[in-house]
Amino acid sequence: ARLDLPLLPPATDPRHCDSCAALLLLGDDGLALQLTGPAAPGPVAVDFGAAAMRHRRAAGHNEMLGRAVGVTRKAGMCVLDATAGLGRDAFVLADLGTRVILCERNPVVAAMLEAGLAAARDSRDSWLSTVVASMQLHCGDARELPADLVAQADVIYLDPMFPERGKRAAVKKEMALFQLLLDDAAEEPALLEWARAQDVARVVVKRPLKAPALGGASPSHVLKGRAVRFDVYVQGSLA
Ligand SMILES: C[S@@+](CC[C@H](N)C(=O)[O-])C[C@H]1O[C@@H](n2cnc3c(N)ncnc32)[C@H](O)[C@@H]1O
Repeated sequence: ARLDLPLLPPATDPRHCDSCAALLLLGDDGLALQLTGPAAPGPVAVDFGAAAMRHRRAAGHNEMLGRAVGVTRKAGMCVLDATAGLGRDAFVLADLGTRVILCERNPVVAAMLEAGLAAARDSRDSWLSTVVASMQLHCGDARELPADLVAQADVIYLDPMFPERGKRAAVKKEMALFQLLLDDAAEEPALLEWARAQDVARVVVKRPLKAPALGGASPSHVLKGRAVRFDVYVQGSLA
């Protein structure tokens, strides 16, 4: 009702449903989004306790994001993740010790994120509940956030790109779903312009490795990984 979506009978089979392109599944373990059709891949949900999140942490894949944002330089820093999506980068930043304000404008994605945060908050895993305690979600366009909230941020983080490139089944599954929900990519340079006009020490943009800089704006420096890079726009000191 909150999302103003039609409610289908609980037994609706996503493979044999032709009245809509995707189903939002409400189950005991939260919300999941699933494409419909005979060859549709499985559902996607926000699960911060998933093995992939733990692996990413254990394998040290989170360090570059932390360095791009400048996490080690200021204790108790606050990051505004203005394109929160499924919240994975925000969770990583919170796990690295920052307070994170998440903003997501797609109401379905925001609802999934809200459900994932609630599940982690209520989980018996004290690591999960502690990390999500420093994450605060707002639904709406980041450019319309109240000024006093934006003023709390030391850094604005942007990851406007969906889908991430990749051949793994999990990535393909998300690609298919997000192509359906995709926002207007033409607005991305305007989002960077907005972020750079805020009083923050830096703006960090996640980009596909070989893509041009967003809106052609040259970053102060770039950190490159295997599939993605972070363009860092330094505007002040984090100290
Ligand atoms: C690539 S996803 C972010 C993925 C995220 N970094 C993660 O780790 O899951 C981009 C998201 O930004 C959202 N978005 C795009 N422009 C926005 C804006 N102006 N304000 C808030 N959210 C926005 C889109 O709806 C989409 O869900």
